[in-house]
Amino acid sequence: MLKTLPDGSRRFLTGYAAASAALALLDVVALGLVAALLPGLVGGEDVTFPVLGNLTEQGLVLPLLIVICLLIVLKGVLAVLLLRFATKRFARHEVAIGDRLFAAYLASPWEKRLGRNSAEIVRSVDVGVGITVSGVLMPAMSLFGELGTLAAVVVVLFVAQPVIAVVTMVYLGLVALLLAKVISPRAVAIGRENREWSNRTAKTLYEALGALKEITLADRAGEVQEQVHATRTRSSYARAGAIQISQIPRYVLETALVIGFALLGGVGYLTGGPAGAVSAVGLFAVAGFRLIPSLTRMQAVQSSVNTSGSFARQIVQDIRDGEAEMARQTAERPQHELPDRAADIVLRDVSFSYPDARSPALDSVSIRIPAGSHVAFVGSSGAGKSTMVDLLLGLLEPSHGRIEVAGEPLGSVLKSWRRRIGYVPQEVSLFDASVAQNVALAWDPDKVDRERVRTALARAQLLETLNAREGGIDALVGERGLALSGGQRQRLGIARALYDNPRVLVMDEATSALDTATEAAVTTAIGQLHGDVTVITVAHRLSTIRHADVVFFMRDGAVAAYGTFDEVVAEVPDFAQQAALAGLAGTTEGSVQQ
Ligand SMILES: Nc1ncnc2c1ncn2[C@@H]1O[C@H](COP(=O)(O)OP(=O)(O)OP(=O)(O)O)[C@@H](O)[C@H]1O
Repeated sequence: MLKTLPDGSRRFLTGYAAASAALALLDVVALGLVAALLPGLVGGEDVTFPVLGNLTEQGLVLPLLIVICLLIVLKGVLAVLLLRFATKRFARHEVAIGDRLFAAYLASPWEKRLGRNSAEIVRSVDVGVGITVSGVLMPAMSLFGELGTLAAVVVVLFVAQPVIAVVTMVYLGLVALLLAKVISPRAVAIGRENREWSNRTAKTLYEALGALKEITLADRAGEVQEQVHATRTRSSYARAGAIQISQIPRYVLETALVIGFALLGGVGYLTGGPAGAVSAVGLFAVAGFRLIPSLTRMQAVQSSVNTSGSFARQIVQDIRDGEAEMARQTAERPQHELPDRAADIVLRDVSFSYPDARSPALDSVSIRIPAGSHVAFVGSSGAGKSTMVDLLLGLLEPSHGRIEVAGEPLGSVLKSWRRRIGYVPQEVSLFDASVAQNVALAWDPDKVDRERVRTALARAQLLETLNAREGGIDALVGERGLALSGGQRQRLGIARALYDNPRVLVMDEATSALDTATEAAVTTAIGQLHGDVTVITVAHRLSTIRHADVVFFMRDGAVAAYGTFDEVVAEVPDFAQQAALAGLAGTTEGSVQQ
């Protein structure tokens, strides 16, 4: 995990560990001195210290007691200051890990992102990172303070009574080993269960909220509740188990302390008679007073690390994978800039298979999309149109063959290529902000160029409608754009794609929710881009692509025919039938009958 932290963190963590250990040491020294002074104070005996000599005679007992008290106060103040400083630094670590994780997700290849559930990613980046820092990093670092205490007590014990010290250490070591063997595996399992079921709960909630309308109408609210109840029950029980397991060591150690009295008393008796028994028990009591809480906290740290480790491991792995991928991309492909005009796109023998798919989604496609032209991909559902679009967008990489833009392999101009693309997906995703922010895809309102927003909205035939609404382009669109109609959302998506003056406009079923008149107006506005912008359309509604320069008809992942609309109609009976059903001219009777 240390490798995922910002520069200088190791220095901070080492310093923090050393400071915690030093404070613990200070604590033990102060308490040790009190213990040494007490018999003299209580029994009225002279207090003698090595080097210092007889303190009572020198009148140093009271000043020393005051110094010790001041030391204890100083330790408390320093501990609070250290805590304050450290928690702020840990918060910075949390932010840094979250940033790197999110960047890693954003950089990971599209196929990998398709395989991950968004709810899981949201939980990892937010809750998971928090748990990683507060459940693993912070507790693990507090371990050094405990180790400091442990070391100090052990030294004192060894100096005072070596035999008793050895027996104490062996005995407490065995207790700790027992706890580690019994408790730790259980804590790890509980941690994994907690992560898995809380992720599932989040996923079910996201999915249920997304389909709330259908769920209400289909009267499935009860079923959803049951589902959420079932997953929540598992995660709540796992969390309860985690609390329980973190408390058990305390009781075990307390019991061990009592048994330890008997054991050490016995050993003391055997080695030094009744006086030996008393002093052994006394020593064990003093040591236990510091050791047991310290061991309990160490055990709690171990429990916390075990239960939260599952999140941490996943996060560190995701960061490593994402960053390795980023490094691979940069190393393998030095990026070139594309010229600022539309360029030919050429596919050479391109095939693509989704992971674990039995047959390829695209199979040996070789086509040319001329610069500034309007091309359309048509074909039945599942023919491979959206896969083709994702390959053209550079989101997917061909499993075989290559894609070239302006004569360069797509991989080596990818950054520049993506900046030149305007993309309108089948489902436009809007965020809960103003129309203008959604068009500019800007979370910060100051970064919105309002003039460009207006121009883009006008081309997408939405400006007039918006101007007639309260708030105009500053009106909020609501969660997921629910304050807009389906057609308005689509037009907003088109405006978003046009906002950056793209050189390539890719529209995947982008006008399916528009009425005929609006669709015609949008098509005309986009037609005006002809020559400057390459327009790539995927459409089931054939009126949209009636005037495309080239229509590619896809079937089973291959381009079965291409040419103008009328040429494809003449060549492909299925397509001719669809055109006839859509009432489009150019359909030949013969081909329909075939
Ligand atoms: N993420 C994925 N994982 C596995 N297979 C996929 C994935 N996405 C699509 N496919 C499969 O790849 C094939 C092509 O799908 P694609 O979405 O490209 O078709 P399409 O022509 O765009 O269909 P539609 O018109 O219904 O949107 C289909 O058989 C589909 O099941």
